Amino acid sequence: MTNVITLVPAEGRGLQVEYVESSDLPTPWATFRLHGFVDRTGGREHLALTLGSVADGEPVLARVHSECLTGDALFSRRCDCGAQLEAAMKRVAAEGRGVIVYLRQEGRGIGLMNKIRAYRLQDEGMDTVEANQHLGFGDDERRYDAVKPIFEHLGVGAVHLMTNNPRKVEALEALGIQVVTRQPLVAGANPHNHRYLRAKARRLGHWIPI
Ligand SMILES: Nc1nc2c(ncn2[C@@H]2O[C@H](COP(=O)(O)OP(=O)(O)OP(=O)(O)O)[C@@H](O)[C@H]2O)c(=O)[nH]1
Ligand SMILES: [Zn+2]
Repeated sequence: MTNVITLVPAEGRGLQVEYVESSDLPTPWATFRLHGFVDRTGGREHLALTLGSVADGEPVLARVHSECLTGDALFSRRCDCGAQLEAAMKRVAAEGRGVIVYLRQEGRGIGLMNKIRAYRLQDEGMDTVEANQHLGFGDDERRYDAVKPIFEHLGVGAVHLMTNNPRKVEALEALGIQVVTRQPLVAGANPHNHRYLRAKARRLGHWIPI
């Protein structure tokens, strides 16, 4: 029987995130706990991986990762996502304690098919921001609202956040999540993603030394 608990964030913006179930998830670096959530407002299925006692009131090493099927699962070298995910999981494993939220907002929120369209435009010379705009999207369509009820369910309050993205830090703080420190997460630079990383630094303000 599915154990469904509805989690409604304190701000109550109509967001309905349901906790579904947890299990073990052995990986090359540690055996995490895998937690499943469904955002009933958009139908998206989000995941969280935890290791150790994340509900003990102390700040938790955390990664809020946005889905990138091509980078996370298909080894794409167009971006740095897969390498960042692996680096984050290794750091949590080394620390013995932490949380990784895996948000299903592919392609900076525009979806997988539109990301392929954006890639095609980048093959023809546009940068990642121009491509999104050409397709009629904002440069970043992501939302982080689901993180708040997921963290509340897991007992996570304050975090040491692994990211290079200033907008992500701002968005989580606006939700009432205390970002105690920002931990740089620079991984996976290669000749194929040099232009992309430079565009992220210059056009989206990411703290990437490039
Ligand atoms: N639209 C679009 N999305 C992309 C592109 N390349 C990667 N993505 C998506 O961008 C998201 C990851 O965002 P990034 O900007 O790489 O990193 P971030 O999560 O904002 O920042 P970090 O926390 O530092 O990793 C994932 O959802 C990817 O699928 C692209 O060229 N176009
Ligand atoms: Zn990616």
